[in-house]
Amino acid sequence: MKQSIEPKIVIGSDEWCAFPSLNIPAIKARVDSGAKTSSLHAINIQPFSRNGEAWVSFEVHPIQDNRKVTVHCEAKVIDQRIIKSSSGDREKRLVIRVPLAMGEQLWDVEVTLTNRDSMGYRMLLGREAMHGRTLVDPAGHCLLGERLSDQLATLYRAPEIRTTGLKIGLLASNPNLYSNRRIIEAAESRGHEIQFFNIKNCYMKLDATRPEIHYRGGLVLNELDAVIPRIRPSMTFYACTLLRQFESLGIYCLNSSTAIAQSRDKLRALQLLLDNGLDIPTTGFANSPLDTGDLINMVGGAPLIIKLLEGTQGKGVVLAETRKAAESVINAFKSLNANILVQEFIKESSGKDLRCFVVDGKVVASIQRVAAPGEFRANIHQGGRAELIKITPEERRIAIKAAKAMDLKVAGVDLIRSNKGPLLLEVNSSPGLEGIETATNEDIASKMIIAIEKQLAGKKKAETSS
Ligand SMILES: Nc1ncnc2c1ncn2[C@@H]1O[C@H](COP(=O)(O)OP(=O)(O)OP(=O)(O)O)[C@@H](O)[C@H]1O
Ligand SMILES: [Mg+2]
Ligand SMILES: [Mg+2]
Repeated sequence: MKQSIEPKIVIGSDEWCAFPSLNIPAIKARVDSGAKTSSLHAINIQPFSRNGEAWVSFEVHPIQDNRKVTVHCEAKVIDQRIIKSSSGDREKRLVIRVPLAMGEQLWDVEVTLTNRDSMGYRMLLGREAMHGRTLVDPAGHCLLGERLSDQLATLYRAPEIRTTGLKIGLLASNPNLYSNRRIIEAAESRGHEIQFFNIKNCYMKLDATRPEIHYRGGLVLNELDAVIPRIRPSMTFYACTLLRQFESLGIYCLNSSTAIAQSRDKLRALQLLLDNGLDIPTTGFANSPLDTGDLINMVGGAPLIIKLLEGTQGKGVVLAETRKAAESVINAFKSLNANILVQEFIKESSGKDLRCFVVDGKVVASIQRVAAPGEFRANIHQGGRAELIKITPEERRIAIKAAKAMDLKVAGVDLIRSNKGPLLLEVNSSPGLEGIETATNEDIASKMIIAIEKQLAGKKKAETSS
């Protein structure tokens, strides 16, 4: 049998090792020559596809008895195996192949991912991975060296977050809007330089070697660290092109062009939400007025809601109380070539909806909006008022999942409470701050800036370690 040219290292019954490609600088392994395969105790194991290949993302708590330190990992999946654990249970596990560092040596090993967190050791080193590399002295412990708790603390110190000195651009249309004023104030108070740029006055050079973004008057915007897009619906198309240009220059956009484009397309957004297992009121969409009758049946008949796809602030949302009214409204909109969708009317919501403000995967504030008397639309612009509300854990989970489904870092998620449980109405990519900050007293603007700081700190760390 082919032997490694390196001398074999003598290891004890447990040893410190590291997985450099997974950003795990230290993890204590139980050495178990009775086990064939090695395993890593991982949580949130999520398979995904990257460039047509099977990958997996997972989290590891690398330190025993410590759930605070979490490392996010990604690796290519090389196999799936049925593994019989020491308790005799059979479990299907994903297998990855990654470099393992022990002592002075580094070699590739196959590791299965499992979430048996009850185990004391976060890793099991099996004989396949040890083959030709190690000799085991069962009486020994950490023969390659101990890791003291302060060493571990240094290795796993939270990435240093840059809190000052970023150059941020606010891409919007009106610097005097409450939301924009608050974002500028929050960025400045956290020590950043922020400048307002009117989207209309930005223009760009598409060029393979020297792409550029200019501002009217000749200022070049290539040097920004991040931009915050706040886009009114009429500017969506131009603004998304502009954001793509920022993205290709490597400038971080708090809400990407793709995320904004897909959330602005109401039907696409609803389809994406459904694809991600989220519930919406039953919705119909048709091209021809000839199908109006059946379209109405599809959503359960009158009363029903008709929405203009381009509407916002509740302006294009109509309640048709009878079938006749629904037919006339649908056909009238159609004759004007307006794009509409029809939707089951959730009567039991009684003119109320929930707005959950999500930043970086967390609901940072939520309010209930209550429609004015005699009105079914809860929009503030339609006379609705904001009330404080405690959302349920399920609603919180749905709001976070919806923002994630749309890939939005910042999202205003609108939910409605129905007899079937919470339903999603829409996910807004430039949600307003005024109503919700005033009602809840939360500093949402600062949370948006912190999301940028975290993102750029993470990126900086990745750059220095690669
Ligand atoms: N299917 C429905 N059943 C009952 N009420 C509804 C339904 N759809 C919408 N509404 C009410 O109408 C309001 C406006 O609808 P929606 O949020 O879809 O439109 P919008 O014009 O995009 O508003 P926004 O300004 O939030 O973007 C909702 O906040 C809700 O109160
Ligand atoms: Mg909307
Ligand atoms: Mg809405």
